[in-house]
Amino acid sequence: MATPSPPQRQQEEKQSVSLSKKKNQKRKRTKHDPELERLDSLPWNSSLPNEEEDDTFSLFIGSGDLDGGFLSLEEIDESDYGLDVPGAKKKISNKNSKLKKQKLEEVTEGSREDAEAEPEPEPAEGMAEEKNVKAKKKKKKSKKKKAKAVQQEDESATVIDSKDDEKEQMLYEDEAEAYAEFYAWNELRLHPLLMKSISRLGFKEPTPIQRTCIPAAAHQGKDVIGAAETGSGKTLAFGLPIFQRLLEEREKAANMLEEKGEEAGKYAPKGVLRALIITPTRELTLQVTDHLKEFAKDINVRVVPIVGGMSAEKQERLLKTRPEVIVGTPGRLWELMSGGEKHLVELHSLSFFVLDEADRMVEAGHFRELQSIIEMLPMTSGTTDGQSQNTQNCVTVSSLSRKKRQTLVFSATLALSADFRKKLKRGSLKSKQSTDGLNSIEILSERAGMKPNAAIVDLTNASILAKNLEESFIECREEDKDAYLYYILSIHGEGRTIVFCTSIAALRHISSILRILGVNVSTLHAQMQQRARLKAIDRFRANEHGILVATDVAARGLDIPGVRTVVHYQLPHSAEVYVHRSGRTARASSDGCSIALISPNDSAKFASLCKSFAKESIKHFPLESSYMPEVMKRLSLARQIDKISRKDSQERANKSWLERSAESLELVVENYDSEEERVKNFKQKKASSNHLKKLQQELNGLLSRPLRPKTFSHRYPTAAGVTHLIQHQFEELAKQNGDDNLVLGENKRRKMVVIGQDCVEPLQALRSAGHEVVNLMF
Ligand SMILES: Nc1ncnc2c1ncn2[C@@H]1O[C@H](COP(=O)(O)OP(=O)(O)OP(=O)(O)O)[C@@H](O)[C@H]1O
Repeated sequence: MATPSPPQRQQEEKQSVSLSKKKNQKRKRTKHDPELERLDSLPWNSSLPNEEEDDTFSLFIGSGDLDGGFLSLEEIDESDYGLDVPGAKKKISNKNSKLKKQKLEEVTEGSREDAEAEPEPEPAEGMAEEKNVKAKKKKKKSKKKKAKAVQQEDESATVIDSKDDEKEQMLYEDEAEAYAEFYAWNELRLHPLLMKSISRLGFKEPTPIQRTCIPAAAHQGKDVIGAAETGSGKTLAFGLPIFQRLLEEREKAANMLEEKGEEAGKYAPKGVLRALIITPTRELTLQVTDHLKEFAKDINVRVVPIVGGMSAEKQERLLKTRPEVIVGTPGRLWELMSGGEKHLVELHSLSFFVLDEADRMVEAGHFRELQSIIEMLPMTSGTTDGQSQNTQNCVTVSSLSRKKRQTLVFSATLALSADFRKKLKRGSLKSKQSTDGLNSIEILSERAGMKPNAAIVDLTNASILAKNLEESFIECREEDKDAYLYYILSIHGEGRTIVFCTSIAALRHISSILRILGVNVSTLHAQMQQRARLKAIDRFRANEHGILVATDVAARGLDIPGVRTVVHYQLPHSAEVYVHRSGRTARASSDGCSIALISPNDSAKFASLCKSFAKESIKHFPLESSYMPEVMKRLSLARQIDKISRKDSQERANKSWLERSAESLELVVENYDSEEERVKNFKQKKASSNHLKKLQQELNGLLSRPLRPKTFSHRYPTAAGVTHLIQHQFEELAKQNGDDNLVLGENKRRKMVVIGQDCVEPLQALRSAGHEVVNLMF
């Protein structure tokens, strides 16, 4: 290789210095590239649980070096989502000005580079001098030109900058103002897309159970047992951590693909089941699905319900979409899983196993199926070998992916033994065969792989009942319950009301009586077809003063806004069910009231119920007895009509049964009645039909008039015969209007709010006239 001559070497050295300078400058610039800085910061943050257990979480499927961490929110640029989240604009603005600054630096550096550039080879002396002068002039000129350009660009950049900054500042302020309302969510560090849904739904702040459970489940990767009153937002307490994790994984996958060209599916597997949520009833499954879909639609996550009563084709169609999140009831889920349904047995990527309304789940009828489902889950590191018995259909899993599953168990009522954590650690619950009440929540949790470091969040208060719920009762004879129910619904029929019965027979009886009395009710019980059940709920939901007569199938989780009153027509079998029934009202931040109809047979049970909720007193629901004669009259007619109609329909049913049976046996049913008997039957029927018509006419006559005490003047309610409730209302109204005459009923044209004419909802009546009963002694 030829050795370069000294001037040549000098030139090469200079060139190499210049090149390395350029490289350095370039490196320097890239080092400050915010995008690269963001990528550089990708290694996992240390916000992970650092518990003594060696089963630290591995949150993403794939290589161990990446397991065990979360992307922190700071690494997510909201602008990537076209989101306007406070703080995001500032970031963008900084990013823009950085880029501008960099551009300017490049220009300045370019001129500096030019200045330092290699001198041209030296020409002959005379000419050289002339050329030198010319070159110097040219250089000076170009320097000046460049400096001017820089200055101009500088100036225009500053103008643009200041204009942009002003604009951005204004935008930012607007947005900050718009989002200021949702400030309380900031501490939960939720993904911007989730914040978008939260703001769309108008949820100003997280509920206490959300505030406590979301950090544990979403940021610390912990298992959670959560208990809080009915209507306290438990669905999102487990739903948001699921979505948060799926979004973080996507971020991670996108970044790794960009950074290392690694396969995205490794970090955010697609088309596999990531969260399995189990609820006790079909309605609840559909409701939870709908609630979660409100969030899922913004982040392109598929949430699908799996419930009994759904057609096989629809089920298949839904599962074919390979949803990431499935919400289902134990019965149908187990049916499909045991049948080897592909999407449901590929559980190796399952990241969340959720039991909603866990206390109900452990009741008879669900426990065995649920246990079978749990046994099918891949083990987590918290469980020991040999436990999984039903895994023959389950895809083999790596120990890494086993570790990552989180178990979330939620309930409105919860009683864990004091040493539950210890039991989990020892694994001593595994061998227990128990279906007895609440303690089997512990057994299920343990079997589902709950880890000993689980966060246990029990926000139930001593009485467990929702804090905005006002409870009351009416003492009456068993046979008068219908009358009092009718009284409540017709005198106070404001807002939605759910009437709970323990038996389907009672439900049928009261719904029939109420319909005869012209009260439009929907019914819901377990023997109804799925379609009819959903229709009933839809009808109830659609009517702001709707009445739903239901058995305890509707006691749990049903979340229908505007339920103002719950009536316990019959008392439930357990205190838990009472809590859940009453919890259909006074949900989220609303209030509501419950009214229990207590017959002498119910009194001991009711007293012990109150005792178990640590209730020192409970209110008598205020009644205006002057309404009762009219109520009783109507009810008596309705009962007679009901009796005749039932007899008729029973006869028709029997007859058609006889005909059907004969038909199936290819027999001809002959009528052996004598002519005399046939005439007698005919006459009886005719008389019964006439009687029915008469009763109906009489009832219609009564129903066409407003239900009010006789002492009331139809047009002008006066102090005569006015209840203290109405009297109180008059006084309040008069105070508001500053018109004392109103109290005396002299100002006759003014609109008045009068019970029985303009309905007063039960809660209002209870607050203004209900009186406390201390030490319940029936
Ligand atoms: N942070 C929030 N702010 C306001 N409303 C909320 C919030 N979170 C949830 N909600 C609303 O509160 C209602 C009750 O929520 P959810 O059904 O999750 O309660 P729950 O605790 O599961 O009740 P239950 O124990 O009866 O099933 C829902 O309508 C839901 O949309």
